[in-house]
Amino acid sequence: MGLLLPILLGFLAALIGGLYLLGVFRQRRPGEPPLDKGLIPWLGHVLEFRRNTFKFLERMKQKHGDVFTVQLAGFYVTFVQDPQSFGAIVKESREKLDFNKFARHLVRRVFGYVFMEGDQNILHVSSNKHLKGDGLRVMTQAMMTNLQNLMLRDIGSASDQTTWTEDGLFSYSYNIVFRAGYLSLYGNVPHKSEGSEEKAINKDRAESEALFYEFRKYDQLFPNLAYGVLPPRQRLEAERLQGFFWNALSLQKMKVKDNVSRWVWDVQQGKEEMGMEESMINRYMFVLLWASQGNTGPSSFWLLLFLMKHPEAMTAVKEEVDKVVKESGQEVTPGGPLINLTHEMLMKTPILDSAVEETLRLTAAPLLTRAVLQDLTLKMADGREYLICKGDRIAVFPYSAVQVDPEIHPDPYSFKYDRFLNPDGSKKTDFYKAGKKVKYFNMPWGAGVSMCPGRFFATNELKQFVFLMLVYFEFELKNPDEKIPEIDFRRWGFGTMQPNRDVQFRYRLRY
Ligand code: HEM
Repeated sequence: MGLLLPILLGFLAALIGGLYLLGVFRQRRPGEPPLDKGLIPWLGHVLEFRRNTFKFLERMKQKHGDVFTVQLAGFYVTFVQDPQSFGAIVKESREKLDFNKFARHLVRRVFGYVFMEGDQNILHVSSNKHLKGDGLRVMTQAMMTNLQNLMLRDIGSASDQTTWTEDGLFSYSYNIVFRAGYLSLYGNVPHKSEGSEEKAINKDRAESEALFYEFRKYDQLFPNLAYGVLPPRQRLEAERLQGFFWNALSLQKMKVKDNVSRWVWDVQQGKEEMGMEESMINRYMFVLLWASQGNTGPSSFWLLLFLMKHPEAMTAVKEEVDKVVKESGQEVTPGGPLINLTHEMLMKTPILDSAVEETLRLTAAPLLTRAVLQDLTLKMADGREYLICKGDRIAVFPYSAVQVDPEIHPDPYSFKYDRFLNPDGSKKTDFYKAGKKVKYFNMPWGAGVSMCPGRFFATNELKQFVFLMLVYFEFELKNPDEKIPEIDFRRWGFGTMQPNRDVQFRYRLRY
């Protein structure tokens, strides 16, 4: 008996400690948002959340209103789904709400990259220099050259140009935009080493094709990898793919390339100067490839598909594109020089801009998450206040909170190419909810500290791709009556959504 009591007490203490860790005792305290822990200890709602984030959050919103805390795999996450209150989160000081802590955790798990103190700053400095202003012009020019090399290489050749080529629209768009984007950022095979420009371009084409093939495999594993639920065999495959990319994008490989973008170059150099190991820098190159190439391809697919399914939108965009080419004094002629589509020309397309913004409204669905570093009071726009605990997380899912809110965007699931245009043709930025102007009316790029630094380049890439398709190709859906596919629900929260099936189309050169 003498021994039994301490063992029993020890067991009880361990049990209570365990249950505490599983979150069993956490209760909503006065002033806190409604708490919904779900039925399964520790896991909480994570299975339903993962199955369909959008549907789950809509259910919670109906049950609790626009602010609620849910338990997700051991974390307590407070969702704020009132767009008028986003400013309070976006502008909260970094001492209280931290993006990096959450991002580092994810990047480490998914890409094996371990951050060093201060290294996020390198990305910010390089992005400010090279993904905006003059740097953006240089990048846009590189993208143009690479798109033309991939899309129009056979132009003017003797091959039968009237033959239609059939392909999946998703495969085609993702393939072209990924490869051109990759070559623009990570450089080309030097002409010198290959003996001729033609041979170097062919090598770029073959290498980028192989890279895309592997990238798509990783892309498909990504949602489960990010949630940490890959079965062992797929985990091994993910590790193999990581190794492939660390090697393909390594510093050593990059050093013998031409035209490596200053954006990538400065990040590499900054990290080398910090004393980071080469193998870790190589890993980061894969992080950047992922961030820069994972969304633009799928977005270009949706944009083309929406245009093809909405003839009035296609006509308006085509007229605008033709006008811009004409005003630049260039002409597309059979066998003639390729048009030089400059950054300046891309700045004169308000209709295409609106179509791009509308496409992203319907298909970009990031989940924006911040770690709560100190207890804080969340002040909502309507005066409500909520206490949020240190150690929890705050999240915003703009897709459901704003992008498909029928009050802000009437008939929200329809594609309206001119939704972001004023009657006078200028960019529309006035959107309202309950009579009040909404500042964050579309958030495909996120907001605040973690807002996508590549957004200007990404927009140009999408526009360049559509421009070239419209100027140089005839294209049509194989089955014009085919419905727009559903989105793949497993990817909510990871950026641009992908379709759950491809759509067949055919294309051929106009000239
Ligand atoms: C349609 C295309 C794109 C979409 C929808 C998109 C969207 C986003 C979003 C929502 C985030 C923030 C994620 C968060 O807050 O957790 C982000 C981050 C990022 N994006 Fe993009 N992006 C696109 C294209 C690009 C391109 C082309 C580049 C680079 C050339 C790029 C580079 C990055 C980087 C480096 C980050 C991480 C920023 C940081 O850690 O501070 N993105 N993107």
